[in-house]
Amino acid sequence: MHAHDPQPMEFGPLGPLQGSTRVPGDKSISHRALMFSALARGRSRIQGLSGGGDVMSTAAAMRAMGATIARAGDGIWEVDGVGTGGLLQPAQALDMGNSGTSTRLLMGLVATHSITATFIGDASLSRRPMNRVIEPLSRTGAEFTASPGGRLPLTVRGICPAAPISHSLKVASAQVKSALLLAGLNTPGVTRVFEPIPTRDHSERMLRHFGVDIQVEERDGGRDIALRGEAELEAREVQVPGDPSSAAFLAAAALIVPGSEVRIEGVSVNPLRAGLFELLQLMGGDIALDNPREVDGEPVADLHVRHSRLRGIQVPAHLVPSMIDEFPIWFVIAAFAEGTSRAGGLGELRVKESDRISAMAAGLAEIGVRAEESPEGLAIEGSGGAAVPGGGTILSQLDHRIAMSFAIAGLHAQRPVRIDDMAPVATSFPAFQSTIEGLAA
Ligand SMILES: O=C(O)C1=C[C@@H](OP(=O)(O)O)[C@@H](O)[C@H](O)C1
Ligand SMILES: C=C(OP(=O)(O)O)C(=O)O
Repeated sequence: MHAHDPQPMEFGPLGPLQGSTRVPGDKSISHRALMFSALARGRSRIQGLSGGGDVMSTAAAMRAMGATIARAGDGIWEVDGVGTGGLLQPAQALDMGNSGTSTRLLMGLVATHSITATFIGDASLSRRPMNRVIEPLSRTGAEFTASPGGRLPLTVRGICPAAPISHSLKVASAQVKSALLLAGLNTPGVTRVFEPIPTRDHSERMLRHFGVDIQVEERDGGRDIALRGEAELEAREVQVPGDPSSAAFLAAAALIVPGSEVRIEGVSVNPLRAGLFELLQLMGGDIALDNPREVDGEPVADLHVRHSRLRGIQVPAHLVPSMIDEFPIWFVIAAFAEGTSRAGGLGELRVKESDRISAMAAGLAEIGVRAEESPEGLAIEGSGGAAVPGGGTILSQLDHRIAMSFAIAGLHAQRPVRIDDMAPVATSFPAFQSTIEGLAA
């Protein structure tokens, strides 16, 4: 059902990258903007929504459950919500495509409505673990029937009224946290989540923007979150900032291609998302966060990045959660630094769209970069700024971030790097190639 024609493509040097550009709306914030406005009463207006495939999977699911979602212009969407408790029984299985965030957050929403929904997805999503949400959500009284190993396809039989739950996260995961908070919206009483390690807090910030009573307190280095249920969300205007996880690829290109200087405007620099930029500064990268401001409760800045001599580094453990999706492109950046770079504590990377540790180790070997894989990490030997050998073919494995990371490596390689399939890039950054070409022109 999800088979697509592979789009093989070669990436070689294009010369220095120069000029200003923008990136798509933040994917995490876009999912939440659609879900919360679809749940609010009245008409919300979203500006800067990501047009990527993952966010469109969320839009299709919210429509299938009763919301009206219409595109009113470039990146502008209008959503008529159903009101908390008002989700309708979907007529067919909800197709989540490649999107883990859509799946796990919507499982939380469905769990506390009187509806039953089946979730399906592509081959990558169908390998990803869902027990991390099934187990805590089962305590609401909802029932789950999953494929072996807690995988898709799976069916959620929601319950209303549900029981409020109190849960301490076992893995640092904003998706699990958000699934439980979303389940709490249509539940009497207070839903509580404790996260020992803080993760991206877009759900908390945006629920507050939609008028929900949500309290966050710091405790023992983590966060206690309490959400008052039977919440009425009020329709809102939401402006979605640029996606730092997409900007990361352009920043990487500017850092490694000699002579480059690039500005990326209006990027989210939420401290729980901006770990990569801090790490690159520690490595000697010339990255400035200009014109800092706040947009609808989210910190935003313009990134100014220049080609830099980078020093290898051991990634400080406290930065890992705030750059969890940026490790594939960071491994590529490390391949151009001086000396060896190392990162550990990355077990979660093995359960993303691909096993990102082994996919990156295999790809780096393919382009002539020495890298050593360990159960939870990777060590990369850098070229000291010289072009890497390149050549070879990278298997993108239905993982947009693997495809984009090696495309960037090709921009400073002795021989072009071939990617077997660039189609997955459309899940988060459909204009990736044209944006790079625009900066090189
Ligand atoms: O909540 C979110 O929007 C996301 C949380 C992270 O996943 P985990 O919760 O599995 O760490 C991240 O990798 C994903 O791309 C988006
Ligand atoms: C892990 C990612 O997304 P998701 O979990 O939503 O599939 C990602 O975009 O890197």
